Amino acid sequence: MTALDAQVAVRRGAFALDVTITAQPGEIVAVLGPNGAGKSTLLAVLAGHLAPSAGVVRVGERTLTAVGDGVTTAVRPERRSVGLLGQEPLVFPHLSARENVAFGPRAAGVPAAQARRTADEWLAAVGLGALADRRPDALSGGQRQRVALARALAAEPAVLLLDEPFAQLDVRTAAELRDLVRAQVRRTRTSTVLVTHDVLDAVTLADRVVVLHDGQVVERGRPLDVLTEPAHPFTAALAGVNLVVGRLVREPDGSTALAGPGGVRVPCSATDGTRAQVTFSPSAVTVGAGWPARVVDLEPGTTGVRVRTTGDVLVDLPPAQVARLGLQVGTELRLSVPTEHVRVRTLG
Ligand SMILES: Nc1ncnc2c1ncn2[C@@H]1O[C@H](COP(=O)(O)OP(=O)(O)OP(=O)(O)O)[C@@H](O)[C@H]1O
Repeated sequence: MTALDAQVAVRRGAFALDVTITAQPGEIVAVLGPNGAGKSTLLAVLAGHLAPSAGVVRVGERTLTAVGDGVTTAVRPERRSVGLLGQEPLVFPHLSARENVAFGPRAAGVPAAQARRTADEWLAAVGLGALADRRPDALSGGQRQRVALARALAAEPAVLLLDEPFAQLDVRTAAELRDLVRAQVRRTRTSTVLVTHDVLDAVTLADRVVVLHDGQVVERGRPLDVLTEPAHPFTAALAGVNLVVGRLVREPDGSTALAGPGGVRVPCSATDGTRAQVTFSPSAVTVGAGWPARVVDLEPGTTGVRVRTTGDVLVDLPPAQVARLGLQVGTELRLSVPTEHVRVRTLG
C-alpha cells in the first residue's frame, strides 16, 4: 500500500485554497473546518474532479495530478485508485447489496463468480452477510452506508476519501460505523482523508487533524494536542474552550494577566510585555471578582447553563447559580479564572 502526498492550490475569485496534506497507509487524517473553508474543494482535487491552479497529488510513486511549470498531469477519477464515501451512500438502487459491492471488481475485469465471492466477503466484513440479496431501498440508512463502504473498499483503493459519511446517521449507528471504518482502514492499510465538521469524528477516528479556515491551514497535529491547546478560534470553539488573544500586562499587585478585547483580563503566570493567547474551559470561570463583563446570551449547556459574556468569553454555570445571581441578558458581573486552569501561549 502507498501513501498520499498532496500539495494543492486553488484560486477561485476571492477564494484561495492552499493545503499540503499527507496520509500514510492505514492512517486517517481529518480535515476540519467551518462552512466554506475549502474542504470539499480539497476532496474534489484529490478525487480528480477538479484541476487545481497549481499543485501535485501523488499516491506512492504515482502522480495523479500535477499542475505547474507548464506541466499538466490529470489521471481520470476512475483510474486514480481513490474511493469515496460521502454523506449519501453511493449505491445503485436497482442492484442488490452483493451486486453493488461486486461492481468495482467486475469493472476491473474480475470474473463474475469471483467478484460475487469478494462481495460476500466484504458484506460479511461490514456486518451485512445476511442481507446480501437486499436492494438498497430495503436497507436502513446505516446499512446502506455499510454497503457503500464495502463497495468503496472492495475496489481496493490506495486512498479513501470520507466526506462527512456519518452526518445523516443517528448517534448509535454513527458510532458503529466509525468503529467499522477505523477497523477496515487499518486492516486494508488504506490512506484515508476524512472531511468533517464534527469534532467527535476527529477525536474518535483521526490519527492527525488538519484545520482549514478560509482555504488556509490554521493548525495541524494530533487531535489531542490540537484540541488541548488550540491556536485558532474555530478550533477553540470545537474543543469547547475559550481562547482570548491579547497582551500580557502587569497588574497593580505585581501579578500578570492577559488583557484581551472587551476588558477581559485573565490572570496567568507569564512574563508581561508580549502578545499572547490564553485558553481556558468555560467551566473554570468563576463569578464574583475579577474583570467586569456583561451577559450577552444564555443557552442550555451540556451540564448546566452556558453564558456568553462580553469579550466572547463563555461561562458554564449550574442552573441554581444562574437563578441565584438572577442572570439575564445585560446583567453585569465580574469574572475570573484560577491561574492553574489557564494555558498561555506567547505569540511574539
Ligand atoms: N462550483 C463553485 N464555483 C465557485 N465557487 C465555489 C464553487 N464551489 C465552492 N465555491 C466556493 O469555494 C469556497 C470553498 O468551498 P467548499 O465547498 O470547498 O467549502 P467547504 O469547506 O467544503 O464548505 P462546506 O462545509 O459548507 O461544505 C467557498 O467560498 C465557496 O463559496
